[in-house]
Amino acid sequence: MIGLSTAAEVRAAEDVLLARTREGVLMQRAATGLATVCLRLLGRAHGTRVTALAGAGNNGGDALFAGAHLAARGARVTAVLLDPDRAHPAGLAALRRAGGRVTGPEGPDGLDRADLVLDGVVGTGGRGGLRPPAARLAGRAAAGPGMTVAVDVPSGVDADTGAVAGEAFAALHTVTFGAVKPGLVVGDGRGCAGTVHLVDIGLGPHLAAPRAHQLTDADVAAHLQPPEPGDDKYSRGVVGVVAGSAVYPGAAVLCTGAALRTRPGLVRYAGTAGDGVRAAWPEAIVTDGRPADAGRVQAWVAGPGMGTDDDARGALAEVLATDLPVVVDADALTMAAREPDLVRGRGAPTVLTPHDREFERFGVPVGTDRIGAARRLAADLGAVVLLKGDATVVAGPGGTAFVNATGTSELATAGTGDVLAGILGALLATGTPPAQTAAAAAHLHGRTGQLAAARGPLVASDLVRHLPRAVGLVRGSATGSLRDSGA
Ligand SMILES: NC(=O)C1=CN([C@@H]2O[C@H](COP(=O)(O)OP(=O)(O)OC[C@H]3O[C@@H](n4cnc5c(N)ncnc54)[C@H](O)[C@@H]3O)[C@@H](O)[C@H]2O)[C@@H](O)CC1
Ligand SMILES: [K+]
Repeated sequence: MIGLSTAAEVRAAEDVLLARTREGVLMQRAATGLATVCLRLLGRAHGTRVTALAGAGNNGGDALFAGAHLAARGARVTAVLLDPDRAHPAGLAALRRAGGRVTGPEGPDGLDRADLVLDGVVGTGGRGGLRPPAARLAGRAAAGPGMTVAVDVPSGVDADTGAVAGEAFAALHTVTFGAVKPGLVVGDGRGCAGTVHLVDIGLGPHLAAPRAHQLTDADVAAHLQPPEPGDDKYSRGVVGVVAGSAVYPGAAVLCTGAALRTRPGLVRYAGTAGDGVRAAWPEAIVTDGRPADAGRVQAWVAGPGMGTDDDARGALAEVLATDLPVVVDADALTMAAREPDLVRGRGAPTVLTPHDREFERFGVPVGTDRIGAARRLAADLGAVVLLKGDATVVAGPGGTAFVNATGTSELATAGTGDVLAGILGALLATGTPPAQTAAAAAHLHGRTGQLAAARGPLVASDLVRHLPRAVGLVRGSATGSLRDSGA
């Protein structure tokens, strides 16, 4: 698991360490790590042109010291000081000693010929979007030929939420210190950060236990264990699906198929799309009656394509009245938003899976702090909230959160949510903790999307077909044949 630490958590750990180390040691660790990553990305230093944008705080200090390292190895470094009178004195002196050139915000910045642009305008001390001179330089950097590398956080991005209020630096890479900040992997910040590289500056033992995480393949593999010799179809977790309708059987077919393909134990289907499900998945046990007629299950998935009429409402109320985990998706979210007490009173885990518009039906728009929004709704309803998006966020009612690191924009197509609901039901039926289980489902769904998209545009049923291979790849997470998107 990759811990995500807020700016305040990082600062608190830094304060402890600063008191125990010689002055400047931490910044040297950060700047050396930054220069090392830059050298690796550039392939060589000698003869390259580097522009370092340096603000007045410690973030600018990091950029100046890293610029000095690169200059000492033969790079032609120009430091652009946003606020020349307040530039980090030791960093500036080091850069000058190493032969770097220095200019002001309006000076010859070299951005139109740079091989590398370092963004050290502002880091965790930043507030709001970039101010005019920095915004103009960030725009020139984005339009220029240089590889853009953000120092700690892309300037203009809120390190905790990923919110961008105005202009921000668009980085191809971000070299971050001590811990990955949530704003690098969620919201608009994710798009500004590019590939995230973590540099260890020794904060680990002093960091508070993070309340937000990213799962890795290895973490998710624990949710996808193969059956053991003593297992039978019941012991692997029986999933119940309440989805689809006679007119729209597709959602039921996708959801049932995804559950079967994730963990092929037993899937029971109850609803009015039984004929379609029977035709597509002879492995499923189908009833045309109520959920109670389906037989025993260990978790329910309710919602995809089921409609919102009285019968649908009755079926939803029936599964929510059980003491089993329930996934509330799609039409079930619409009904739960009308009657949140159906969810609030539950003792067993409930996982809600809204996208932004469905989320808004619960009364508050998502806004720019996606982790915060998911946490608030989760606490209000006493449920797990899986907020779908470019980087899906999962929050538990106690505040624990996960940000998904897998996926592809090819997943933005009809029916992929029905597949996620089926995956989630299959994983929840094993009784693992619901928030992490929901995060594992999002991770697997994203991996499956990446696998399917490798062949070109995908449709939701491609995901169902690719699920067994994705499960296999995540289980044997040493294969490394899938690329991470995000950190
Ligand atoms: N505290 C430490 O020991 C360490 C700090 N490190 C670096 O220090 C950074 C934090 O440094 P600081 O607390 O000095 O703060 P920053 O350097 O992040 O920002 C402070 C400066 O940015 C300006 N600023 C704020 N918002 C702005 C905006 N929207 N547009 C333009 N300028 C803006 C402020 O006026 C101030 O001059 C980290 O991100 C990291 O890069 C690292 O060197 C590791 C060690
Ligand atoms: K920065």
